[in-house]
Amino acid sequence: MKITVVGAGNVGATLAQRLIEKDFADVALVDVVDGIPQGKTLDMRQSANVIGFTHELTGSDSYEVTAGSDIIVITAGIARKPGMTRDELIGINAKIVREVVEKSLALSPDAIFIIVTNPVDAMTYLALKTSGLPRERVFGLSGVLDGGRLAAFLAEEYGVSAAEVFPCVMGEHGSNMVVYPRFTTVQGKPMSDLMDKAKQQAFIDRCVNGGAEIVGYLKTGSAFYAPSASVAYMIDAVVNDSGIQMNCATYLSGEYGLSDVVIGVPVRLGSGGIQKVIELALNADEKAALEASADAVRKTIAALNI
Ligand SMILES: NC(=O)c1ccc[n+]([C@@H]2O[C@H](COP(=O)([O-])OP(=O)(O)OC[C@H]3O[C@@H](n4cnc5c(N)ncnc54)[C@H](O)[C@@H]3O)[C@@H](O)[C@H]2O)c1
Ligand SMILES: O=C(O)C[C@H](O)C(=O)O
Repeated sequence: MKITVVGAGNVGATLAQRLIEKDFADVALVDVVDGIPQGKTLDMRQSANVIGFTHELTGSDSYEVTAGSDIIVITAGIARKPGMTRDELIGINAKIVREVVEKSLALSPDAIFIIVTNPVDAMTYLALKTSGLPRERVFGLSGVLDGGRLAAFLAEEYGVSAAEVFPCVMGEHGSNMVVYPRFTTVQGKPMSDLMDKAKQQAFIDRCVNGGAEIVGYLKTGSAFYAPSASVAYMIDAVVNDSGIQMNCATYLSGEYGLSDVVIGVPVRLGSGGIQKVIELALNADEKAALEASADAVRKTIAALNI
């Protein structure tokens, strides 16, 4: 098993560290800036004796080291700064994602692609169209991270473990993301039964602004610890064929009445990538919210002119 991470910045390098420490695959880390992937992987390799990993970890500015990868994660691109939306990154990041897909697919024709670069729903759509791969093999990071944030906030509020919260955040990974209180549970109780509408809305607002809250603190970039942990969790499901249900940026072909758009929905992840898109029984208001979110992503996708 071989996993390539393209982009050796905050998310990419932290992800490479998480993956090599799992010791279930060789890892290649690639960046356009010569020296950074080499230096970071050399540094990580020098922890092998104390961490105990045995797989190969390689860093390079050349795609040769990625050949024959089973999974390719794209984190290459720019991150937003305070006051910016993710959509403002599209001009620069679309060029980068297109180039990365073409170069890496040429050397790893059987790979599964996991897209992280923002705006992630449109970038996943772009990667899918550029690669011509089936949707099972091209999906993006969204709901695992957004749900992780909601779980953290609810766990803190109710004094429970975050593992006892099952969050449900779908739609765009952006200001139109949709939090579903009826499908989010804390120790088995739906969030919609635990609190009144005003309190629900406060949690929803904090979740929707979760990325911006971190950007506001960091000033020079965006979140990377929870994002890299979320991608590692997605990869774990694929590598170990766990079939775990999680929300990912996924191309829809009629599910939820939506087609030819990428938004976050629950999927079963396992070997081969997306094994099933899961359709929750949404009520009319919940469905309308998802449709509005998909419409917002369609506008971003239209800017790609593909
Ligand atoms: N989908 C999500 O939930 C999510 C979460 C966190 C970050 N992100 C996004 O992931 C991206 C990366 O975030 P980061 O914090 O790691 O940024 P970063 O600036 O720390 O790292 C980005 C890296 O990409 C590299 N790069 C740029 N162009 C490249 C190219 N053509 N080929 C290879 N490498 C290239 C840069 O040199 C840099 O090292 C951003 O777009 C960010 O918005 C998305
Ligand atoms: O907020 C960002 O721009 C990065 C990422 O999408 C996040 O949600 O942390």
